[in-house]
Amino acid sequence: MQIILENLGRRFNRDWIFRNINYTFSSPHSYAILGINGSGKSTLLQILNGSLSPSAGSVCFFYQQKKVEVEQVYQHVSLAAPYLELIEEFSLSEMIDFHFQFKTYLSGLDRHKIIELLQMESSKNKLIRYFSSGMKQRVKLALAFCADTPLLMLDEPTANLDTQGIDWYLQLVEKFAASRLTIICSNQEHEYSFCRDQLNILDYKKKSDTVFTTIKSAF
Ligand SMILES: Nc1ncnc2c1ncn2[C@@H]1O[C@H](COP(=O)(O)OP(=O)(O)OP(=O)(O)O)[C@@H](O)[C@H]1O
Repeated sequence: MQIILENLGRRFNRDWIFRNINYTFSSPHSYAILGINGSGKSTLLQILNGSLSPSAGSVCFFYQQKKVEVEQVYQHVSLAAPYLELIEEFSLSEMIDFHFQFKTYLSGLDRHKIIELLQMESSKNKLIRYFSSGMKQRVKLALAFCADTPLLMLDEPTANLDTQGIDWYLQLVEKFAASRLTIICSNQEHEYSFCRDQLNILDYKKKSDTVFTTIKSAF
């Protein structure tokens, strides 16, 4: 999987969140999108998964050397993010079954193995509504990591996880992220320290303003 950004920019109303991003994301590497709260990490991630369009420039997707139309990108993506909700009325088993009606299990996995991976045998019939926030986060991560997609996207992956949960997350990375394109939005080093490349949103703020100021000051 490859995602190519050319002069990419996004604004909301008159505020540019970032602009002039030229960058290529390629399988099977891991990338971190960094920046302080409110800097635009999630906005960029939404453009990278095809759910938000750019205000300037372009984003192109390629899978197995073929161009993927933006409307089809969702089929190739697994996403775990704070703004993606689980279905509270489902039990854990029902939630897994539902998710894998739309995605394929990674080879060798099934519902039973995922419950085992989650160490939640005793909660498999409990409604998601009654899960703690850390348990819900683990479920979101397991669903994303265990689906057979070439693109794995994680926004604040260790939100609500304790130290043990963070170690568990890092084990998932080792086991299931190695062969795909992984993109992580974060401002916590333990979440992304293994990433090969880092893109800092702050490097793409007001670039054109700087150019404009430089041109203006030259006259
Ligand atoms: N639909 C929208 N309409 C207007 N402004 C928006 C919209 N979505 C996001 N923003 C603004 O864009 C900026 C970037 O938001 P974004 O959620 O991408 O930041 P973030 O880096 O992911 O933040 P955090 O680390 O807190 O999750 C913020 O100022 C936010 O208010």
